[in-house]
Amino acid sequence: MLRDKNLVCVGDFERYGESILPKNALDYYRSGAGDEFTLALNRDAFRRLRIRPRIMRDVSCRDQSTTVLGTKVAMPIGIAPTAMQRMAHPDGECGNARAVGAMGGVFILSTLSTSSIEEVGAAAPNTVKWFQLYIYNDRDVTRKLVKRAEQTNFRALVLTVDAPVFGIRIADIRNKFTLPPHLSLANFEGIKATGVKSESDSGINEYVKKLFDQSVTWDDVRWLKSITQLPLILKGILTADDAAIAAGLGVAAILVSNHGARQVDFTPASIEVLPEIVKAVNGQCEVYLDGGIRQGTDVFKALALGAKMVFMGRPALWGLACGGEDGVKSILSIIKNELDSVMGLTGCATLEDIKKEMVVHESHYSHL
Ligand SMILES: Cc1cc2nc3c(=O)[nH]c(=O)nc-3n(C[C@H](O)[C@H](O)[C@H](O)COP(=O)(O)O)c2cc1C
Ligand SMILES: CCCCCCC(=O)C(=O)O
Repeated sequence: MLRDKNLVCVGDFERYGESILPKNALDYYRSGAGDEFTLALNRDAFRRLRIRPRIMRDVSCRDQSTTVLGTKVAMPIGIAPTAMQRMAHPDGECGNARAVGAMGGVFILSTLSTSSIEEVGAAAPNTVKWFQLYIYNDRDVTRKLVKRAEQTNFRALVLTVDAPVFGIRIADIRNKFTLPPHLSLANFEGIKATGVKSESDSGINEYVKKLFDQSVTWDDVRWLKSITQLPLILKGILTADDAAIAAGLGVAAILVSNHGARQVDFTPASIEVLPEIVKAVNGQCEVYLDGGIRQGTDVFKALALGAKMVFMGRPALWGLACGGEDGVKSILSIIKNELDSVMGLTGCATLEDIKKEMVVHESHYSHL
């Protein structure tokens, strides 16, 4: 039972999850690229931000609800797409989607899931679901995924734009990462190879090299927009220049992300680039953030700096590992409760009350 384990913060789930997951899965979930400098920075950058509370405001009724792409959600927190979730627990993507639906957030399903679009659609019909896409060499593969997501009531597409090739994740290479044989990439039954097997390198890199299109450009964003009516979100933008191009192409939203520090080591933390991106898009589209969100104060900081919504990747995997669907629900209610606490203690009854000037970099106080 989860309750017996006394897991009361995301860090507790992470430590317990790490103690029980098999090495191949744990290393895959945990790792960042290269030296993992950016992996640590994704957390450190949040620690360098200070919160300036306001006092004596009526906070007796607090509300975390907001809208994303015109849909009302109960909290500004969602689950980022992570591949192969059934390595963590048999509930996998279906349990994860149900958990976030029960908490009133958004679930993003990875293309490389171990439960199919249709299985997740049936398991979590009431959850607000978005579908994450990679662009395959064979555009028909991508087109068919889009049509299946449309038919299964997914409400938006999230195109991952930071992965024409994959980052070097040292542990996966050492482990020769392989998807356990009882699992498969469920969206590809009967279409493409569904296993992820290592011949010599990490099985992930071998899969990606073989099947993903390395020649993708902004034309592919135009192409995607031409084949679907679903709103398009670009995930993985880290510069104002690219954000301006994306906004100019009419995307619905940008998800500021360094892919959980798994692609290029020494990129900035996503929270560090958020302000320049918010400024560059100047209200033309919504802006979200993922990377290093582990507590309610992180959510507060990201919202203050202009994100409309935040997403978590690894914490949901730790939640799954520790207790399946219930574990993810626990993680989400912990973060939601922490956000409620910081809102109450900073004079913010609603998300609109969380203002930019309430969060400053530590250097603001360096004259002391
Ligand atoms: C194990 C794992 C698998 C991931 N798989 C995908 C994926 O399939 N598609 C994608 O766009 N991003 C993927 N990501 C990146 C996440 O969507 C997200 O950007 C990142 O996990 C956020 O950082 P966090 O883990 O610190 O919350 C993955 C991340 C992890 C840790
Ligand atoms: C099946 C091989 C590719 C999985 C890649 C998922 C991903 O984006 C990641 O960061 O890992």
